[in-house]
Amino acid sequence: MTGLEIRALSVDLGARRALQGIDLALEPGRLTALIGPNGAGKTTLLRAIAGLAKPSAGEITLNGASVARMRASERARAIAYLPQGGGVAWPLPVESVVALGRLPHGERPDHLPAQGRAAVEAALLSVGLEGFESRPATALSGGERARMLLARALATQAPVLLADEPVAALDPRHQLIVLDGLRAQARSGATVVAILHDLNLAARFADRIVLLDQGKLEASGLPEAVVTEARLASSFGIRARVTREEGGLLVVAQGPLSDA
Ligand SMILES: Nc1ncnc2c1ncn2[C@@H]1O[C@H](COP(=O)(O)OP(=O)(O)OP(=O)(O)O)[C@@H](O)[C@H]1O
Repeated sequence: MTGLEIRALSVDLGARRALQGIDLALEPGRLTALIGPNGAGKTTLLRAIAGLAKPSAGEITLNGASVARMRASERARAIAYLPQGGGVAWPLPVESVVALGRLPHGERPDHLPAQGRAAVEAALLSVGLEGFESRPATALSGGERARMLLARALATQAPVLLADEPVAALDPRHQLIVLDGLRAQARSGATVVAILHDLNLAARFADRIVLLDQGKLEASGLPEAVVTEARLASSFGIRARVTREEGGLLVVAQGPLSDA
């Protein structure tokens, strides 16, 4: 089996079971959107795939090899992970921060070989940060910083890219640019998983949608099969209209359900 396979995965965080019995196959070439209400376990699932949260049960494999048993250096080349709301503490130039994404390949950010430089340039371009190369990373707006950190993850050119809310801080134009970039990364053969709270963007850009609810896999499949009015009511506790429009589904949230 190529791609990521998650079998009977459970994760405990302290006394809390954050994920329970997740079975999921994530195929290369696809952008998968991970959706679900706050606290559903989305970040925990990405962290478990990245090897940062230890499974209490079950297994995650990449192309048949256990992620837990990979050497850290091997895992860093195979799986790029963009955490939620990351920051930078030093006024490094944007280009140098993005070049840190080449470290898993043993490439020093200040002495990148041609391949590394090309990866950094492509990453900056795909998040719309060309022209920002020499700006200090600490002198960016929140959305620019979020795009820089995504570029760092993209620069690794890992076969798996995990992004935790990559468009949450972005204006509409840059949301579209970044999601186009993630989809392009998938089209080039990567397995891309992004946590998205905007259901319209998820339904429009993702090839597959995975819905988590209270640590369990509630649904997984094509956007129109997963994003339904019934599921928006049962999992998100909202009354919503879902209609099919040119270019994808249109989700209009109408109000919270009082008994959810
Ligand atoms: N360090 C921790 N110790 C104990 N429980 C935790 C810890 N971190 C998260 N949790 C709990 O685990 C559950 C899953 O959290 P997780 O961050 O994976 O949710 P999420 O779906 O990503 O949520 P959000 O949409 O709010 O980012 C939540 O109930 C959360 O309160």
